[in-house]
This record gives sequence, structure tokens and C-alpha cells, in this order.
Amino acid sequence: RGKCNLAGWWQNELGSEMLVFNANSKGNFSGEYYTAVSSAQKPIETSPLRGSQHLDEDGKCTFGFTVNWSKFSDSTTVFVGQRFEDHRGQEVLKTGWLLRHKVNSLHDDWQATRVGTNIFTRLNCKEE
Ligand SMILES: O=C1C=CC(=NNc2ccccc2C(=O)O)C=C1
Repeated sequence: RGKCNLAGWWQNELGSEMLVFNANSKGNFSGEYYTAVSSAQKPIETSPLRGSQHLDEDGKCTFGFTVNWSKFSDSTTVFVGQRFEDHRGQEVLKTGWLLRHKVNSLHDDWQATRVGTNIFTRLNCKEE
């Protein structure tokens, strides 16, 4: 597992957490996303994520992954980004995302996709 190992626990600035499993030899990985964002205070449930990363050895791999918010709402978020180490050597995932929520008619398609950015940092307190 080279320097670009994304496996483990991450947290974004919204307080959402995700557990990423080890990528296979093709760079494909899966994981579980625990959103801090949900209208109703539903019990924290996990949403599945699936993604793909580059396995370059310099530790600055690019990646993308999709979160299916199946349990919460008929919507999907795709994240795309890159791993960096900051000046303190802390790992950071700089990402952009698109959130698509289901709309009932083609006429509403214009308002169905939101865009934003997220920064994920490692959650060291959690074990595997
Ligand atoms: O039912 C839902 C629907 C959409 C959601 N979007 N979360 C996000 C969308 C973009 C970036 C981060 C998050 C997050 O949850 O951290 C979460 C639960």
C-alpha cells in the first residue's frame, strides 16, 4: 500500500465521516459514508461509497468516488479530488463535489445539481 493509501477514517468540515477500505490493484475502493448533513435527525446510518484512485507513489494521487444517499433521499454525490500533505505533514483530501437530487420533471432539471468543495482530514482517534 504505497504512499497514496486512502484507507482509513476521514472527516470533512461539515463533520461528516467516512471509512475508506483498501484499494485493489486497479485502484478501485469502497467505503461507508456517515453524513452529518440530514434534514431529519435520523439515526446515523451509513451510505455506501465506491471510488477509484491512482496508485502513484508520490502520495499526491487523484481520485473520485460516488456516495449513494439511498437511505436518506433519492440523491447522489460525486466527489473528485487529490491527496496532499500540508506544511505539518498532515494528510488532506481537497475535493470538489456535485450533488444531484431527484426532481419530478424535466422542467426542474435545471435546479437539480449543486456544486461545492470539501476538505477531508484524517480522523486519527478512530481505530480500524
Ligand atoms: O440525504 C442526504 C442528501 C444529500 C447529502 N449530501 N451530503 C453532502 C453533499 C456534498 C458534500 C458533502 C456532503 C456530506 O454529507 O458530507 C446527505 C444526505
